[in-house]
Amino acid sequence: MWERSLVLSAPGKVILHGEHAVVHGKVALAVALDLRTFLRLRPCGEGRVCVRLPGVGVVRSWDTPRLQALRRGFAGERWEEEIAAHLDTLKEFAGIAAGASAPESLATLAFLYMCLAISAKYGDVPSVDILVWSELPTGAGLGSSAAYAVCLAAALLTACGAISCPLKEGESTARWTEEELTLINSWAFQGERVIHGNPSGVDNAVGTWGGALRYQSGEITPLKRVPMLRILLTNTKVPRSTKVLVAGVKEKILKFPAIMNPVLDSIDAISQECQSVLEAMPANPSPEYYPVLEELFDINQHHLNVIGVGHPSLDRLCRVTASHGLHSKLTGAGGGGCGITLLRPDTSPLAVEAAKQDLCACGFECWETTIGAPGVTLHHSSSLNAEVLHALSES
Ligand SMILES: Nc1ncnc2c1ncn2[C@@H]1O[C@H](COP(=O)(O)OP(=O)(O)O)[C@@H](O)[C@H]1O
Ligand SMILES: C[C@@](O)(CCOP(=O)(O)O)CC(=O)O
Ligand SMILES: [Mg+2]
Repeated sequence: MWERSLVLSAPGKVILHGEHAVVHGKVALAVALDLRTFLRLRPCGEGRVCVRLPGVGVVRSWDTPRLQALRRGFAGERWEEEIAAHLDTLKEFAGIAAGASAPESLATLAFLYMCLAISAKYGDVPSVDILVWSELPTGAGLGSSAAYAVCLAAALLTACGAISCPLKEGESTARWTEEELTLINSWAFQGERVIHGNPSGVDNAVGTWGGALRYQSGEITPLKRVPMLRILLTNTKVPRSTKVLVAGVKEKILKFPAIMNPVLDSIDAISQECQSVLEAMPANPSPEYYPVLEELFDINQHHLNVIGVGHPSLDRLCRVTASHGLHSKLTGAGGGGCGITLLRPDTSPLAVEAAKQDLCACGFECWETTIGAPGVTLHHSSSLNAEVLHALSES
């Protein structure tokens, strides 16, 4: 019987460069965002697993004996290889239509898949009640799917005893060991596979480790030195699905390999150039470093349009910020969602305010953000702000 209550969280992310190209083995640079997804786990009446996902309107619960029977129906331990077949069975079990791709369907499937696959490997997940609440907009390019998957992986692995619960009496926050983080990351990747189809793994890596990192084909390298970057984040509020956009890029590459592959190579070179510039910058950089970073944003934004993940709302975002002398690009999967605008250390508060006003007049939402937040973290309730406490105390 699970007796403790615990709260944990994982950050969203911003991809500076390399979105989509990273799915095809190129380099991406990504940083953790100061917006997080929170998960509360607490004991539940004997024999049930309950899950509440207010962000996507899901309230479900299942008898643990039914979940165990379902798990036993899946032969062997080849969960990773058999994901497509298992998902069909899980859809039937949860009453989700075959082709469903609505947020609530994907979130429920990711939960069931991770819960059963983790139980199959490490022992039953006990009777628990799980509530997930997020500060991140869903489906906007800020890695809400990965933050969700990282939180689920950490909570389920802790509940079934595969990893420790490192929060000690008197501590306000705690993190897991490197080895445990590696396990959390690998299971979060499986959750991302359910939601994205073919994820690169960069988002779950940032959600797990936090900070700023370079990611290529599963290799995660923390950036040596990252200056204080000021970034304006703008949400166009145009909905889109990462799964659909990633599939569209693949189709384009297959259709026009000789045209698209050089574009991906160029995006790779942009990420590498940006990494060199960032690592050469002092902690509080002077404005002279910025023209190169700005130009890299502009070039990459054009490339992302070429590979088919732009959107008129994102073009508008870039035009509006350009009229204030600022440079922007989409971030994440594109097709709507969010864009990032680089602010120089000497960009005046008045100029930022004027740009924000024009962006809001387009119906967009924007805010200045700090980057490099910590990765997946366990919390004592004393470390949570009033809004999070309120959201987690609901129902
Ligand atoms: N707070 C949340 N609770 C439950 N599911 C979530 C939550 N946030 C994201 N998701 C899942 O992630 C999906 C969005 O992922 P995606 O299209 O990759 O966009 P992004 O990761 O950029 O936000 C949603 O459809 C939903 O299934
Ligand atoms: C487009 C991609 O590079 C990032 C997707 O990020 P998001 O789901 O839009 O936050 C896909 C991936 O790396 O798995
Ligand atoms: Mg995502």
